[in-house]
Amino acid sequence: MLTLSKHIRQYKIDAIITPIFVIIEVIVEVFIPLVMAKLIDEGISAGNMQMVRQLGLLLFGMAIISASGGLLAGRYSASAATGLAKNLRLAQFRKIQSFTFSQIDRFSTSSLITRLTNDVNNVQNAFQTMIGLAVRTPIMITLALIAVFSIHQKLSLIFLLFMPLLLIGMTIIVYFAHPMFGKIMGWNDKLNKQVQENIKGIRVVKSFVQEEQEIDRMADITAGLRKQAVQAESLAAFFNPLVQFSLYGATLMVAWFGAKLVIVDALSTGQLMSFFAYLTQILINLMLFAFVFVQMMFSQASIKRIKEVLNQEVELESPAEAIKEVPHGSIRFENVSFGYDVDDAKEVLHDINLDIPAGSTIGILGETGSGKSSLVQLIARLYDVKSGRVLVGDHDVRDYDLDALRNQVAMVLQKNELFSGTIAQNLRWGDPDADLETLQSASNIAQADPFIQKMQHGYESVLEQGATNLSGGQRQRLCIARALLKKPKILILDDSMSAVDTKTDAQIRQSLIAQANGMTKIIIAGRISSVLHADRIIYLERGNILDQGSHADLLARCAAYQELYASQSQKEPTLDV
Ligand SMILES: Nc1ncnc2c1ncn2[C@@H]1O[C@H](COP(=O)(O)OP(=O)(O)OP(=O)(O)O)[C@@H](O)[C@H]1O
Repeated sequence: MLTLSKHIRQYKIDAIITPIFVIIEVIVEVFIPLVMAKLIDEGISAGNMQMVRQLGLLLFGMAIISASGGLLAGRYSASAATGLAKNLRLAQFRKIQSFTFSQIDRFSTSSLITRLTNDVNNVQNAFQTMIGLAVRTPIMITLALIAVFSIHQKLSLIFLLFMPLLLIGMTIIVYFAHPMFGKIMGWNDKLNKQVQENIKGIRVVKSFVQEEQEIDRMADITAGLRKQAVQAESLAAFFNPLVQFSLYGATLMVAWFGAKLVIVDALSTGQLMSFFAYLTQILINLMLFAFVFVQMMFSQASIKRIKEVLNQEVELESPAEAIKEVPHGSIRFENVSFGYDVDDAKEVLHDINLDIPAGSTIGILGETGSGKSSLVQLIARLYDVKSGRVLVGDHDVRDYDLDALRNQVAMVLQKNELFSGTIAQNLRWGDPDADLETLQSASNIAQADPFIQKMQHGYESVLEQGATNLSGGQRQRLCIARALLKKPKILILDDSMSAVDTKTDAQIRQSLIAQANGMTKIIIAGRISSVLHADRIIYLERGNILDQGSHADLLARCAAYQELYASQSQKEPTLDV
């Protein structure tokens, strides 16, 4: 909890005030049985109505103070705990925004979602308990013990018999149950992953008739989670019988010895009654203490998982004296090698050397898995090279302010993501200040304007989550328009036209050439027709540049290119544009 202290700072007044109200509530509550004993012995038994009235009024006042303390403690503890939860969620979310793709992959999306939701909920509940119940129970138990000792020392020794028994039992349970709660969190991750994957990919699940298999997988995960939870809860369930055995044992003994003391007048009836009242208070508070223990165990596992996110080193950062302006769109790769796992020797790109002048159009071809996407992601510094360097506008990408670099290197990724909202809102990710005319002009280049105009509300049409109400090709065209709105110096289209027909593909390329002068364009494609008129085509093979040159050059000398051309010419006899 100490490590989370900075996230509670904003709500420290609430967090400090809560225990104060708890202490007021407890102190008053502890005195109530003593006043009751006095009322019975000196008021009721002695027939002193004046005393009954006075002490009755006092008891009423005490009850009001105690209840108000409880009420205010509840209000402020809720405010502090929900405040902590809010800050923890925000801090994790902010941290995740700085994650590299590798870090996201390492955690997995579903695990990150669990850490922002379930784990924060656990910590919120535990914190509320910690500043409320965890303060209340030990104070209550201690004060009640002092009270019973002040009434009758020997009789109170009964409590001291049972307390060590309880403490030892609790320690053993916590020792064994603690790792189990960590495992439950792991199962929660699996559960979230299954739900997330299945619901996101429900169309694929249905089209491949995988419903039953998915249900089976879900059943296995829920059964696994249940088994682990039952194991942990079964252990934690020993708490209550342990507490009850100790306290009921103590009650019996107090009744037995207390009755004898009353008979020989060593203890008054009122005192014995207050003894029982304290016994109940101790019983309830010990049980609550057990609950505090279980909740703390749960939160320990969650705190560890939240800390894993918050303590992640920022792997990609802007340097101290960062360059804020990308002067032009030239790109140079100098002896670049790259692999996704920094600790692994396995490389995806090997010793790449490449010189791309500003304003040129470059096509990249190569078999699937040859490293095309990996190559272009280094330009926007989505990953860092393993060795060598990548220069944009004649500066190492590591010398740039990350935002400045990424604002000038617009990437339309293979996996296009659009967000729920209107088409205009989505397009304005590229330029928040763009007016309708600007949106239309970018959409015209991307060949998106015609289909947008046909939609009932045009640019104000609402996209469902994941833009499922658009076709794959329409989504791709919107993503291209969005990237163009950034007016970048470098535009990278990573297989971004795979879902548009060859005619539209050609139209987009034509309008890009006509309107986007000065912008360096890199087009990764599967179809030769998409890169046919590029200034240069780069052919990648297993992380190496196999060859590069114009279409005519490659057709004349590169066997792999010839083969690809031959296979595609059969399917696409007319390669227009
Ligand atoms: N996030 C990742 N983590 C680990 N390995 C990856 C990751 N992305 C890609 N790879 C691996 O890197 C290699 C190159 O992948 P890359 O996506 O760059 O190829 P590509 O030529 O763009 O393929 P495709 O044409 O299928 O998109 C592949 O072996 C792939 O398995």
